[in-house]
Amino acid sequence: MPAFTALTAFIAPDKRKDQHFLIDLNILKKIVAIADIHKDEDVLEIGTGPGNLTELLAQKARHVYTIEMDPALVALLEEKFKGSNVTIIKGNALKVEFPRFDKVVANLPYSISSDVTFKLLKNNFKLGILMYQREFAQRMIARVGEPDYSRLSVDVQHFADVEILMKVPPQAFSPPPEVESAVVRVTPRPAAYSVKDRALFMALVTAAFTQRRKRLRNALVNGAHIMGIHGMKALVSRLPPDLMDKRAEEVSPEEYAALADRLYELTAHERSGLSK
Ligand SMILES: C[S@@+](CC[C@H](N)C(=O)[O-])C[C@H]1O[C@@H](n2cnc3c(N)ncnc32)[C@H](O)[C@@H]1O
Repeated sequence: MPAFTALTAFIAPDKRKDQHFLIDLNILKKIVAIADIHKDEDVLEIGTGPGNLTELLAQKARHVYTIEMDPALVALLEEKFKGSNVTIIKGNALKVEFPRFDKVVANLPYSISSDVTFKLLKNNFKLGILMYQREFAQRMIARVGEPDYSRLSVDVQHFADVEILMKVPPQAFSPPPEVESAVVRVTPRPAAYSVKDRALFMALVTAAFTQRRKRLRNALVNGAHIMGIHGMKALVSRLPPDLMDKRAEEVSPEEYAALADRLYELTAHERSGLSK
């Protein structure tokens, strides 16, 4: 019997805390194998739970840093991993400072999927093997024109290559979640297209998808506050009309990047009082 089942037996998972523990040993092993961890690599885990995944990661990695918010779990984990190559970081993954890490491997708390992914992507790391709710994973990987193409697709794909590696059924967890899950490989890389102002680019994408059924011309005027731009009505007439006729889901990441750069130039001129 694997050691982790012993600890799982002590713990009553609390669904309100996103506690769905992965108990299928085959899937746990597959996740660790895919992560291809070497002895000179440090691994970050988010949401330790009973330490089932942690234990397998620790066998491969130089060091495992694992973040857990539930104090009752932390007390058990500190005992379990005493004197090992595992450091338990107590706290909310959205608030604590991440240590330096080479790879991140986690069965994420789904309620923080989006925020924690963007927090991760601000770090410099080689690879992420991350479990998400299946629908969320599909939005991460969707391409322009596909039904799941969304703000998340554009933003995540700006920072990384993303790929669904396997679907995971609810029965692999205890207690089973109501949703299917999927393991995603996240490989950070420089963006395929450059942007002059990343914050403006992301705000533009948010504004567009906030009103995804509207043509961009209207979505951008209505969402001008998201970008912090005044006089948007006049500005949209100076943006490419073919793009302004499209809806958010029809615009590719490269086109958003070009639009954001154009807006940056137009607003920079206005700010400095120069006219074109
Ligand atoms: C889906 S469980 C995964 C547990 C374990 N790694 C596994 O694979 O079975 C998510 C874990 O994250 C913890 N958690 C939830 N929200 C968190 C947060 N904001 N920061 C850190 N841990 C969190 C929960 O207490 C739970 O133990």
